[in-house]
Amino acid sequence: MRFLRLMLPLSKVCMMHPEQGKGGRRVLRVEGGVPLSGEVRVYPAKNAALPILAASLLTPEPITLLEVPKLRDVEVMLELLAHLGTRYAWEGRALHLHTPEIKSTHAPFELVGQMRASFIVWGALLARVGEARISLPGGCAFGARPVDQHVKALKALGAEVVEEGGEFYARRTRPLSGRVVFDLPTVGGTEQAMLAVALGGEATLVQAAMEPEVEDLGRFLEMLGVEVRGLGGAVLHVRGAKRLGGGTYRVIPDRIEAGTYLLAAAATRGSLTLTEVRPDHLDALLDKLQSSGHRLEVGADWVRFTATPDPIPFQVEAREYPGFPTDLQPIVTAYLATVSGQSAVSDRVYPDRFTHVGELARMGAELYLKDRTLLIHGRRLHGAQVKALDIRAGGALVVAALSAEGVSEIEGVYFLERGYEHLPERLQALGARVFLQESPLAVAAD
Ligand SMILES: CC(=O)N[C@H]1[C@@H](OP(=O)(O)OP(=O)(O)OC[C@H]2O[C@@H](n3ccc(=O)[nH]c3=O)[C@H](O)[C@@H]2O)O[C@H](CO)[C@@H](O)[C@@H]1O
Ligand SMILES: C=C(OP(=O)(O)O)C(=O)O
Repeated sequence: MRFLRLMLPLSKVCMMHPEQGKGGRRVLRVEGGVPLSGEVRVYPAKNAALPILAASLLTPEPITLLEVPKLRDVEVMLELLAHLGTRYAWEGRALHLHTPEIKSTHAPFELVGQMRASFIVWGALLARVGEARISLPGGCAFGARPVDQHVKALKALGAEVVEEGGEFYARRTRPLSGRVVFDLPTVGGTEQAMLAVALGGEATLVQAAMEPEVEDLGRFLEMLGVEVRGLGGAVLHVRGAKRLGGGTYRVIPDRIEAGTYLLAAAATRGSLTLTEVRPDHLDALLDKLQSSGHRLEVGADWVRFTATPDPIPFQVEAREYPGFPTDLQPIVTAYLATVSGQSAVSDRVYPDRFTHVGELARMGAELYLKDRTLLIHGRRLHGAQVKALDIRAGGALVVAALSAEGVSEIEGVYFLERGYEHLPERLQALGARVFLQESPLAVAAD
């Protein structure tokens, strides 16, 4: 089979972000070829923390979240919560939140347009004050990301929903209740419905998403006083309480961050110990790494990885949990691009999530997209100037650049900062030569 260097249209990019349109640029300079070695403590999950932050709107009582990731997405969510009436304060890595009353029922485009997860405040506001207006969400654009299931759920629960001028308005005249049968498992849609009924409502959610982040939101709601049955399964029963309490909660470790570091160690043929991780949330990836010939030892909250120098290629299809996560699909693609032989990658959740492919090709990756399956012919990559077009495409480019021969410069640092806390420092601690550079002059002078 002939493999082509593939370029994808640049139209598949995330929405406007703060670095666009500015004179300077920041790049991540990666001097590749150093096998990673050392230990990484996995930080709390962005995609669990964000819906839990939205859920904090449900209660007038104080909440403390122990260990919240310090990421751009968290900052944006906090800005949105502050706009809606939340007072918050950091104490180290812990976050104190208090929303005695809702000050605005409007979640505007400027904030909701920056990321997908902010859309969940819609359900929380609707539960707490009976009405809410929200802009259509932004977030990474790697194919269609409709919100029809969110709307379907709120309507099935008895809300009146109107779409007007890029915004949705919803209101209710009684606590929302009912049965929602999702057309497909949706993480955000499931979370939206859970929040919408949390105050005095009740729902049965059929074909609910089973992702660990949904389960974590359920556990947090339980702490507030909501009854949730079926967590981790495809049918959830949620029974709200008339008034919710507060409390202190610890968010689960980030399985996508953990997976990114493991794949970086695999791509550089290094070794790595992950601590404070949930290995059971990583089953699909650990199984693939093992089938690729790498050595894995797994404890209750740690994983020890040692790469084989000569890994075996494999096929992978991203699916809903407990399948292989779509958020690791770009990153496993980067790893497989370094493994001799033929691999194949497809994504059932986001079948067109391939913004990383054209950029990986700049590093010499041989990739061929056929019928929405990416065929990969692995080889040693070389350094190049590349651009991250979404969070995990950024993760993929970092993994590829770490393994490549020579120097890479990765643009789109903003996306990496949305999803990876202290990335350059943490990679440096593993022996990698990774530097954040603030301007083109700094690059030229180097
Ligand atoms: C902040 C956050 O947690 N983001 C994650 C969340 O996104 P998000 O919650 O947006 O993803 P969903 O689980 O909702 O999407 C899954 C699939 O359902 C489709 N869909 C979704 C909603 C809807 O109303 N209609 C519809 O058709 C989507 O296009 C996609 O094909 O789960 C995705 C799938 O694991 C991850 O890639 C994202 O990183
Ligand atoms: C795609 C992601 O985030 P969002 O859903 O906010 O775009 C992600 O975390 O990889």
